[in-house]
Amino acid sequence: MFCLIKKLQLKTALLALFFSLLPIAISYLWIVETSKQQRRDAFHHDYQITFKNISHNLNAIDQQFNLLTEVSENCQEDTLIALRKVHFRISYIAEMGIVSPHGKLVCSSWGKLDSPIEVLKPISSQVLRHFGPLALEYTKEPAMIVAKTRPDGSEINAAIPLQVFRAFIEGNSQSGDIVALSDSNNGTPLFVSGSYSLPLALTSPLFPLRQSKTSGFALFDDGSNKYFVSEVFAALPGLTLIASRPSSELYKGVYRLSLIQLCLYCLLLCCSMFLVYRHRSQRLSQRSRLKLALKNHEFINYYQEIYDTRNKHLVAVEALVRWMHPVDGLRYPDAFLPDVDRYNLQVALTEQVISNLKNDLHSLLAKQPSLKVNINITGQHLKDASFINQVLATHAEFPNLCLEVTETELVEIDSPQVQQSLQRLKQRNVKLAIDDFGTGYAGLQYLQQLPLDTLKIDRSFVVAINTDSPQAKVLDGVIDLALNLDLQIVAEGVENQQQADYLISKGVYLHQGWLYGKPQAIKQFS
Ligand SMILES: Nc1nc2c(ncn2[C@@H]2O[C@H](COP(=O)(O)O[C@H]3[C@@H](O)[C@H](n4cnc5c(=O)[nH]c(N)nc54)O[C@@H]3COP(=O)(O)O)[C@@H](O)[C@H]2O)c(=O)[nH]1
Repeated sequence: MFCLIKKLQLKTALLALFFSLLPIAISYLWIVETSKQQRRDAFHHDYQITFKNISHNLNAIDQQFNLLTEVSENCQEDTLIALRKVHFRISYIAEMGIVSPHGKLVCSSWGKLDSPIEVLKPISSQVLRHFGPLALEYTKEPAMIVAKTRPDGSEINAAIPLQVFRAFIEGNSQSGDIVALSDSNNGTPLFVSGSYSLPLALTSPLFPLRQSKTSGFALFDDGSNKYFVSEVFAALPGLTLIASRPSSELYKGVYRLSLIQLCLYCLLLCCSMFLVYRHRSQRLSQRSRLKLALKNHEFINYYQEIYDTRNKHLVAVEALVRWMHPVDGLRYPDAFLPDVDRYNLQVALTEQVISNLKNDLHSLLAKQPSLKVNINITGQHLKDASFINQVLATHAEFPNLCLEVTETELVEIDSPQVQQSLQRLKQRNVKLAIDDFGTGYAGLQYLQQLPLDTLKIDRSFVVAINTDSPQAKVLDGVIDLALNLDLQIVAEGVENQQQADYLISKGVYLHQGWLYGKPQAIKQFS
């Protein structure tokens, strides 16, 4: 990450980082909130399964009760058969009963009661109601009574063992959950799974619960904060299903999970920032990219040493430009010089090379005070009067500046601008070298017309030394020519001792090449 930021322009990276902090914070909160909502939804889902299950059974009981509205309360055989049919249809009903309008339990699905039992008088209501829990006469099992008043004022009821409700409820709850069947009016639990505790402070009014579904957080009387859901059964409005889960259980692991998601998100963000940056820089035209690189001073100088082999003294260096690309790293001239030429940015580039040189000069001269420095120029530079002014100003400060003009680049030597520039340079005694000599067609013409001091033999001739290549024979001719014209000769691209020995035997003493050192940044140049 650090490397990446270092590579990207620092300003852009910092800005991007700053502006991504806000979305990161928002997304963290969003992730946490979404995860919490998912947990609540899952809890609601479990609750709904239980609720629907009980609702379904209450509806079934209600329907069966409706079938018994016409059945006589005399507990004759037809009444008993009708009661027992319901009993068998709904297998978990422990007992069916009929209560007379005067409040006497007169008939049971088990048989006629010899002496009717005194119970509550049926109230006039068309919906189901409940009583209990109470212990059943025959089985002594705790059961809840579900009852309905018939149009004739008598009541039909069914006893449902609490065990049945336990089976309904416990299938869909987790340990730590509390599920209770409570009285809708006052919250009194009729049946509880888990250790029930009453809600003390509520986010919404809980009782009476008749109207609607309620959910939210509440402080319960066991001191813990719990999420609860409650809903009244439509078929039995006096009964409510309440379920609650402690917040600590409900949101367990949410923050850790969100943190992992956030880290992944940050990683994704960094990758996309990087891709966007890359895409943006690739989208820019090569011209804009080069201009931006010039503006951002992304071009740096490397220096390659030139040695006098007679005394092994360092006499000069050649400044070779490199592009320190913010994403791709170090780029070599071959990768960008063709575009620099195409978009007429040669002069601007060399101005940066000169500016770099001025900054590096102190370190260079510390190594060798009389060091000469060669910089590369093209015909285009010689047509630009303001560039020549800059060269002359630099030369005034540093007289050991030498300009290397490549033979293949100087095509318009006869143009008045080029001639004028050459004249001005000569007057001020600025040294001029012809680079890559022998690679073009105009070598001899340049030798005649240019005020040259140095001829640099191209690497292709040096490579040919000790080979059968025709270049090897041309090399001797080039050396003779230069010596006859009294020019200083520098051999480029000297890579091994055989080449060096051969050149020395021919009177070429100034050598540049990997045998002596590769181009290096100013930091390594000591
Ligand atoms: N107009 C400008 N042209 C420039 C500038 N800086 C460089 N250049 C030209 O780019 C060409 C490639 O340069 P570079 O990749 O830096 O290669 C130079 C040396 O690294 C390489 N060299 C030197 N010694 C050896 C060697 O022993 N073996 C080997 N295989 N390569 C070697 O040669 C290049 C130096 O060439 P020259 O300039 O002809 O002396 C190249 O044409 C540069 O001129 C710039 O600022 N402006």
